[in-house]
Amino acid sequence: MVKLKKLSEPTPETLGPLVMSEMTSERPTTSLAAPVVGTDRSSLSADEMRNLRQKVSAQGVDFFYGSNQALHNVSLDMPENLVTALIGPSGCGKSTFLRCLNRMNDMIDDTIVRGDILLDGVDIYKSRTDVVELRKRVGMVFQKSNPFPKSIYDNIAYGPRVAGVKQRGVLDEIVEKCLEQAALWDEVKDRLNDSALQLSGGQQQRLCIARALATFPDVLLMDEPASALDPKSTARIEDLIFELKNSYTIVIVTHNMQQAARVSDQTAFFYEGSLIEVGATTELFTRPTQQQTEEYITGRFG
Ligand SMILES: Nc1ncnc2c1ncn2[C@@H]1O[C@H](COP(=O)(O)OP(=O)(O)OP(=O)(O)O)[C@@H](O)[C@H]1O
Repeated sequence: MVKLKKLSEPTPETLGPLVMSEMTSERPTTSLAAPVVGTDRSSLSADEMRNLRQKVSAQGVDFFYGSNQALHNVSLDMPENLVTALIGPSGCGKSTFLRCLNRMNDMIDDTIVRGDILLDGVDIYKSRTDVVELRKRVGMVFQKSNPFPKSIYDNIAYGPRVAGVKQRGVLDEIVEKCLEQAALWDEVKDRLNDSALQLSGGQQQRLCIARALATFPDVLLMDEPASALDPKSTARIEDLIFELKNSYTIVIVTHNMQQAARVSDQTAFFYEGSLIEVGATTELFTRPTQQQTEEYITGRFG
């Protein structure tokens, strides 16, 4: 069983004055057991992060829905085995950018992407890219959990089966490992043949994370994975992200700045389709360099 770390309550000192303003405001918080910002590695400075291996690197990315340009010249490196949070007001292009990272936007008609997105140094928009393979390596978890109307077991086994795994023993092992990694095994191990739709919302979301893990991705993209969940389930997902980054590179879109502060190592602030500022999460939330970032994280707009 994957052991979840016991995390201590944040203090104004650990979260910094800007996040503190949110902590003390009327806005609801979403987590019961809020982890302190960062881990050993997330105390890295932006300079130190730049020296890490960059798992994904976006370089000069423009994106158009028809004639509407949703991303303007976005360049962002996402270091391996760290969590990058994308924040910014509604409509600023966070989800569009996230979906560029595994070419999910290809499914939308009349779109154009320009620039380079490198995964392990290879441009994923090169014509020879196998998009199905790419999406196995760069898995995605959506805002609303979307389990298949199948058993818990079959949800997890689906990807491996499509990839040709047939032996029951191997599938059993994958199902157990992925459910353990998603911190769900103990809750479902005696009911693997029950429908996934019988699980609670929070359990369904962890099932979807487990399903994404079953294709052995390197990168996990999460689009507001906890926004539809109650505070307790949100806390579990946040704990899980904290654990998963030991093995995966994670990019998460969130509207919740406390959540970004709790789970991420690096934060990127988007505004009107442009990347305004990126930095180590602790630095960006305490010492933003751009006025728009400061205004956003102090709640003056958005
Ligand atoms: N499928 C689509 N077709 C056309 N335009 C789209 C589509 N999806 C997003 N857009 C537009 O692209 C821009 C960026 O949207 P996007 O969803 O990426 O922003 P966001 O920051 O993720 O917003 P939110 O926080 O509200 O989810 C918006 O102007 C939006 O209307």
